[in-house]
Amino acid sequence: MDSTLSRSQLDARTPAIQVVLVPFPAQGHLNQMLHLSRAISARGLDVLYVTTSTHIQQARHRVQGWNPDHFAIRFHELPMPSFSDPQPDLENKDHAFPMNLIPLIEALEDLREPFDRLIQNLCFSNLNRIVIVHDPLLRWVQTVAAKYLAPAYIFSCVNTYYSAVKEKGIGIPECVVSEKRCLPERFMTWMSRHHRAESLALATGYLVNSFRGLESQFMDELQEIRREHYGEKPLWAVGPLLPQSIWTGKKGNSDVGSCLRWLDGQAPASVVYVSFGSTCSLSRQQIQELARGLEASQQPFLWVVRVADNARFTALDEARMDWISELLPEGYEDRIAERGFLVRNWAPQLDVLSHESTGAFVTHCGWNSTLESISAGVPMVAWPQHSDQFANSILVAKELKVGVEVKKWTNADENELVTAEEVQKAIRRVMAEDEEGMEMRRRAKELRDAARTAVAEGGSSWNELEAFIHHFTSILNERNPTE
Ligand SMILES: O=c1ccn([C@@H]2O[C@H](COP(=O)(O)OP(=O)(O)O[C@H]3O[C@H](CO)[C@@H](O)[C@H](O)[C@H]3O)[C@@H](O)[C@H]2O)c(=O)[nH]1
Repeated sequence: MDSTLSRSQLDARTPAIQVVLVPFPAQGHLNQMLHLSRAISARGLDVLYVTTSTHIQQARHRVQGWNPDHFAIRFHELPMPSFSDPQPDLENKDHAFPMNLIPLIEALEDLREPFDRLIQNLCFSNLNRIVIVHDPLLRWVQTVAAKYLAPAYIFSCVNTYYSAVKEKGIGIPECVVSEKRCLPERFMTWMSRHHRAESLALATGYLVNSFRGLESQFMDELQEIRREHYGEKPLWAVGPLLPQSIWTGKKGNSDVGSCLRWLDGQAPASVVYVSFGSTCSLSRQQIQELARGLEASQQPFLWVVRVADNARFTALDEARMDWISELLPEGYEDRIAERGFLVRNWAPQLDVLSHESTGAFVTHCGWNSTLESISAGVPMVAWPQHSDQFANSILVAKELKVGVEVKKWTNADENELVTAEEVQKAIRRVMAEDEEGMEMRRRAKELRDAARTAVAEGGSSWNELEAFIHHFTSILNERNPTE
């Protein structure tokens, strides 16, 4: 078949292609894969988002800025594997890493059989015109894809800076002492059993939720490293995968909660937003230091005080909400009532970041939060907890210069607290009207504009998504659809 024909010409002559997306079942990954589903489905392709019913519900429930029902995205439920579901360790004694999610992670291979049956059926109904996009942590998806000769692409939910540093095998600069904290041994053992390298080798190509204007140099480096190890494969940067509301500031589909109304009453760029994503629970002592630091900063603040998700998303019951209140210093809520706003469950983060009153973000530097803050043009106080977050904080503060680190981790003990004074100092720096503060804000706006341009029609990420679609369309069209 002539692969130089346009996509619409080819599609008119052949059965529809089914794009199957398989996320890793944790918020920071479910979310990105759902945004990718939207981007692909907006190009007129049939999309099937596949994970357990609990995780589908949660991803749909938490999505901000658009409605999955308005897109041609179908959802396929896999049976929930059986595993113990401990609550997060609220005292966070040994690791910031969400150890409570490990039983789910270890049970994920049980999804392989039902997934295999699904792909077998789809191959039959779509005449093998199936393409699979999956999280690199789900190695078994590659095995199933290989069995049915489906092109399978890895979609990485972390940035290329972190991947390049990791795959070069040199550890994370300046955070090497914290490696233990980044990824605990039990998780590393699981990773090595699941042959991440083999997965990269088998993949048809790689997608990353980032954009050239942000980390082009690291994308080239990563491609070079992978070329050496796994041969020539394309890498497309298709991000930031976010709804338009992040740039327009128009409210997404989150109900206009009271925290947004509170933000409406604050001065432009005056509020410090504080959130540690979905997988971190700070210790009691750490919460108290943070509370004092925010109070001492004299800045208005909006703080999401919550416990981390557990695997089935049942951690936020009333008892735990009360527990949070007990954590705060005596009389705290009365003292800060004029200036501070506490959210106890889940904030509409995209709306908060794109609100004109938000001036800075104290963040754990999960890749979603980092990319969302960059896209909204909000400078950061980088306060990493585990995994890629230490690398991301270096990217933010040293490479991109759109934030400051809350403290130096190089010589810090693994469980060392960030003091109230360190919190206060970092906030002062990022909000300051001095040369450093103004330069950070200028860079943040510059990157926000670059992000917006990248995803607009004709921008680098727009074009790379087109190139990705063309890649698998050509592979499938070159095959005899009846073979
Ligand atoms: O009150 C809240 C809290 C979080 N979020 C959203 O939840 C997501 C959180 O994602 P992220 O910032 O990446 O943090 P984690 O949930 O901790 O993400 C995990 O997954 C990421 C992607 O692999 C990694 O970069 C992180 O290190 C890992 O902890 C973001 O989209 C936020 O907008 C809200 O909307 N409201």
